[in-house]
Amino acid sequence: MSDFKIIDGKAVAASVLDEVRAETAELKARGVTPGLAVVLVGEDPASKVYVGAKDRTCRDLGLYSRKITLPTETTQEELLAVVRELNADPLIHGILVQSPPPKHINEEEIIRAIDPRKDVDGFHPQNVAKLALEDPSGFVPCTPAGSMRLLASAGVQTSGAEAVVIGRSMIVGKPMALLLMAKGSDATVTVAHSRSKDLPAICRRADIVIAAVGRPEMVKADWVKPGAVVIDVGINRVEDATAKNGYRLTGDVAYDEVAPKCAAITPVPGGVGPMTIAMLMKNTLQAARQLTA
Ligand SMILES: NC(=O)C1=CN([C@@H]2O[C@H](COP(=O)(O)OP(=O)(O)OC[C@H]3O[C@@H](n4cnc5c(N)ncnc54)[C@H](OP(=O)(O)O)[C@@H]3O)[C@@H](O)[C@H]2O)C=CC1
Ligand SMILES: Nc1nc(=O)c2c([nH]1)NC[C@@H]1CN(c3ccc(C(=O)N[C@@H](CCC(=O)O)C(=O)O)cc3)C=[N+]21
Repeated sequence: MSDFKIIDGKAVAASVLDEVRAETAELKARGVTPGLAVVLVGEDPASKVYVGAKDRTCRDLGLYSRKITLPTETTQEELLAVVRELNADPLIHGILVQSPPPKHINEEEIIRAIDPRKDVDGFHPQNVAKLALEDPSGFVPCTPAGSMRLLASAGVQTSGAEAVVIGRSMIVGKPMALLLMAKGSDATVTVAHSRSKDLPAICRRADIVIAAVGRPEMVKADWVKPGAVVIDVGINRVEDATAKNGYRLTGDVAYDEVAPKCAAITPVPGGVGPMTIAMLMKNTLQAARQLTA
């Protein structure tokens, strides 16, 4: 089997952004410009790339964007004060504090301080609860939401499918599992993690594999059932002296050997990454709509 389909995340993200553009125009006609604030604490180079991309995409679509860059030594109290200001700011409908913050910051407390109605990451406990309860008024975390959209775009049947999610983080793995098992998606979901026994065997059962681990090229060809669909969430920077920045991006899946066995697979880059940003824009519009209804 080597007639696999490459799921083009850039193209699907572009069509999501077309929807956002149209919805933004409608909101603006009602006098509402959706506004997103992205807060970055510290100097992490990868975070700078993502935050820059979010800011650019907002501007491109006609959203109001405020990028707030704070020094590494910013205190917990100072960051809380910034969040509270954004909570109270009527121009801002969505707030995102880039993860991970510097080590001295208590991220959980910061997330809880964000007004849940503006929590476009979907990390606040109130939104986590709404996801578990399948209450659509909550915000669904962008990466899993984007991954579901990629499955739909590729015509993948989730109902009754065996799905294996590798990773149980609050950002990706756990919400991904909730989305796949939700009514309407109806997959049978297994969640694997670092304590799972015989991961290759667990993985081989899967009709749908979601890899969200953070280990470059961990998922090998003999882990994957022929004809499975593979969503590679991993974004890993690996050293590569021949690459222009001295590194290249790779996923959690050994793409070259796995792809020929698959029915469909997402590449890295150009797969889930662009969808994360597109779904963030969607969530910002949802916030603007709900706050101004
Ligand atoms: N495309 C995008 O937009 C995004 C991509 N990412 C990428 O996705 C990946 C995962 O991110 P994130 O969920 O935040 O990472 P975390 O480090 O928070 O979670 C990783 C998960 O993988 C599990 N794990 C680690 N090692 C193994 C192993 N050897 N076998 C099985 N499971 C293992 C961990 O298990 P345990 O719980 O036991 O520790 C944990 O549940 C990263 O590469 C990240 O860069 C993340 C966010 C967005
Ligand atoms: N509060 C918070 N919310 C997040 O949503 C969040 C976060 N913190 N911290 C980090 C992760 C990671 N993340 C990505 C976004 C876009 C790409 C993306 O666009 N990737 C491109 C490549 C970009 C590049 O060249 O580096 C691609 O895969 O094609 C990747 C990863 C959002 N995250």
